Amino acid sequence: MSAQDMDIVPAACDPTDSAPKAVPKLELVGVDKEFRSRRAFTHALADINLTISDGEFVSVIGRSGCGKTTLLRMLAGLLAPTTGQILVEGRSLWNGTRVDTSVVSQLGVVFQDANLFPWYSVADNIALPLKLRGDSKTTRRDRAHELADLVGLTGYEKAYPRELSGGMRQRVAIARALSTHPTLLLMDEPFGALDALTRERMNLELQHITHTTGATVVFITHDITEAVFLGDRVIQLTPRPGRIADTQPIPFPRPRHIDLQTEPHFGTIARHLRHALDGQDQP
Ligand SMILES: Nc1ncnc2c1ncn2[C@@H]1O[C@H](COP(=O)(O)OP(=O)(O)OP(=O)(O)O)[C@@H](O)[C@H]1O
Repeated sequence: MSAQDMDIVPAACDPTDSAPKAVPKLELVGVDKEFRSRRAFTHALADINLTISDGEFVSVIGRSGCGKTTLLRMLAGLLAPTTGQILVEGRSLWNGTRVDTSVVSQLGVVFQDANLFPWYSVADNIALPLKLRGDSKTTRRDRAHELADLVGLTGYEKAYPRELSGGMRQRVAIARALSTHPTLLLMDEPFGALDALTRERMNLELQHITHTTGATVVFITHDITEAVFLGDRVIQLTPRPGRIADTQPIPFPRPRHIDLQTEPHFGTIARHLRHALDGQDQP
């Protein structure tokens, strides 16, 4: 049966049915997040249960304010869940409000803003995490060159962020996130500020990078086309408090060419997800 012949898996499908017996790369069990202050209470996320296999690329979509960034910040060790467990290869990321730094060291994080240091060159920005952990100058230089090559920035190692385009700056941010050989890459709207053509190109680059590194990816985006093009699965969150509303497997083989986006089956899946999001408007 070709990918074209396969039906869209209905919203109620259980992604864990076919999960391998090995310890999952990432597991969220009953994760809940509340923000409380004297003036306000916000229930951001409710009962998130999710199992992600090694090497899987999971896109997360949902309405503005549904808790996507909160989810990513919890996975990145920046924000403690109120209740529930986050396990990376079976090891708990959080112990109450304390994060296990040895688990965090397996993670690479990329945000919408590249957050580069303007006074550091491309190579120095890429190698900054290695400098912070005390790696030698030679190790840093070699790794920076290797990663500049991987993200298509060979020849720009000595350039400064002000001399780069937005897409190039995001490539540096991705390279920096990969510098410590993370096995889990967390990305929050990394291409959200880029123009459509650059974004398309970055989608192809990211596919190449994840294929080369074998990293598992959690990718947050507002863009349904991007979510489907990149993902092995698309997770859709409900409006606040964010819960998992729909899990959509994406059946297309890799490597995926950009022309895939114009194929009818791709359009059908993207439309299904868009209608599901639109349906959230209804009372
Ligand atoms: N530190 C915080 N303190 C209090 N409330 C917060 C905090 N961080 C997020 N929130 C609230 O939690 C909810 C979810 O926010 P979050 O930024 O995770 O949503 P999002 O889905 O990423 O939104 P967007 O798509 O617009 O970026 C929002 O109501 C937000 O106001």
